Amino acid sequence: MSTPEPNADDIILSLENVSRYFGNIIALNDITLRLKRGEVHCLLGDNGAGKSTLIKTLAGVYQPSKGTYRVDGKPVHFTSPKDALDLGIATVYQDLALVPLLSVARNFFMGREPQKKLFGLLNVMDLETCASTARDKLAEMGINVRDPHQPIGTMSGGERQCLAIARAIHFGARVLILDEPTAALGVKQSFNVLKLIHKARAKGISVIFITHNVHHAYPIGDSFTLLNRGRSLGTFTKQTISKDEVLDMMAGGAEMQKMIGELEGATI
Ligand SMILES: Nc1ncnc2c1ncn2[C@@H]1O[C@H](COP(=O)(O)OP(=O)(O)OP(=O)(O)O)[C@@H](O)[C@H]1O
Repeated sequence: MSTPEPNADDIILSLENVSRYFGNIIALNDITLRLKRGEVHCLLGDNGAGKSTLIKTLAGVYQPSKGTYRVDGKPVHFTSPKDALDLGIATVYQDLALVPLLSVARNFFMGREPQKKLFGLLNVMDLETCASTARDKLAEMGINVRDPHQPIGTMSGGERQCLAIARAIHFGARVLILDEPTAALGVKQSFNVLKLIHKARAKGISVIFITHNVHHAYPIGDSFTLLNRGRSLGTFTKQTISKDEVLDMMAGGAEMQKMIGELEGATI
């Protein structure tokens, strides 16, 4: 049922037999993951499966204890998230790295605001360019902001998630790693985030979408890697696995059936 080997040139980023240890704890055990150019690759796993460790390894926060991390076919040894960003690998974490009291426009640029000269002498932030660029770039991604000067705290959770993704794309992401982007959202807002992922893929951006929600992953995903207790249960393309099979693997399949059987037989 596992997917055939993809062509090496089609792979933008890969982990080959990567393990990550924390003392005696094996957070990742011999993981192989290959992200194809322009695909949405869903990484699914329950609590403690190793998703955060994997994201942080891809993002340059952690180094693999074993194995090889490759970008564009070449081995990389990131020592910080900046190294990953320099190669266009951007991670949007659940906290989104937004400042609630700053405006939508300032949050969009966040330290990279364009400058202008005041009285031909002093360098100051060009807030009007910030506002118009933020409004235009967000509109391109289907997010309409009434007033880019409004504090970001006035936006909904889904809008803020979309802003963080649009910002990463504007600043040159080739690979977007999205850490549970729909976890805290309702149905409509999750749908908007999924639409944005679809738009990112249409722009040629490769996406790793981390989630434990198969219902969100399956409609948007091209391929799926399932993590369980630090191990990969395999990578499957949409053509090779059904949504029910993914759900079954996530739920632990036989393991879950055994627990249900025990519960049904228990006297409480
Ligand atoms: N810095 C660390 N030091 C020690 N153990 C760690 C560290 N980070 C993660 N672990 C352990 O590695 C395993 C995988 O954790 P990880 O946070 O990557 O899983 P996860 O899939 O993101 O879980 P969750 O969905 O609950 O956040 C867990 O057993 C965890 O306790």
